[in-house]
Amino acid sequence: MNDITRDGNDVLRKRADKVTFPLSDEYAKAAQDMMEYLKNSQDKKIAEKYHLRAGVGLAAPQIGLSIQMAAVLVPGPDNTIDLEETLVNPVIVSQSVQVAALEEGEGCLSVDKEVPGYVPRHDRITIRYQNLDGETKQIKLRDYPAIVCQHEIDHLKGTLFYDHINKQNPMDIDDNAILIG
Ligand SMILES: O=CN(O)C[C@@H](CC1CCCC1)C(=O)N1NCCC[C@H]1C(=O)Nc1ccccn1
Ligand code: NI
Repeated sequence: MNDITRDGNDVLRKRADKVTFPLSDEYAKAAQDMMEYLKNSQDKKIAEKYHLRAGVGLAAPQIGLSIQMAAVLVPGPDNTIDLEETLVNPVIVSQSVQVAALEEGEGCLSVDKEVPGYVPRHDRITIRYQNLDGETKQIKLRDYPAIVCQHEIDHLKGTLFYDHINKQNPMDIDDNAILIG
């Protein structure tokens, strides 16, 4: 799983294809591999041993598969897990006017360079998706988990985080934006 596609590879700029069910063995394995990557990358010992960059999300285009599937593994406080899910064909069905951004800006496992600046996103979103069993789910997210899922859903549309950064003034953001630390 060390072969994460890097910015410049066309697959990161394509709109990924919808996934049909039942999942092919290939896609089911890809989903498993992506979640396993996230778990390993968040395990200090394993991450160090295999030189993995810790990640909280991974979208299929980042492993070269242009399909609408992303794994998210968002840690909460005290080694809890805020969100662990594989999002298939995710759609944001509603979103807050309220803007939020990570105080530290964003990075991406597919973008090796630092790109400073606020990435304005919606603070609260409702997403509808199918899980690995093909069941349709609808969940409401806010703050960090919402930011992570927006970052992943962007990947499925060929958007990268820095596309959202204000070119003239990267630190420019809505006055009442919520900055998430
Ligand atoms: O598309 C998916 N990606 O590109 C992996 C990204 C996804 C996040 C970036 C901003 C929102 C979602 C990712 O996880 N990172 N970005 C680059 C290096 C750091 C790493 C990260 O934030 N790690 C992390 C954070 C908290 C706890 C543990 N690890
Ligand atoms: Ni990314």
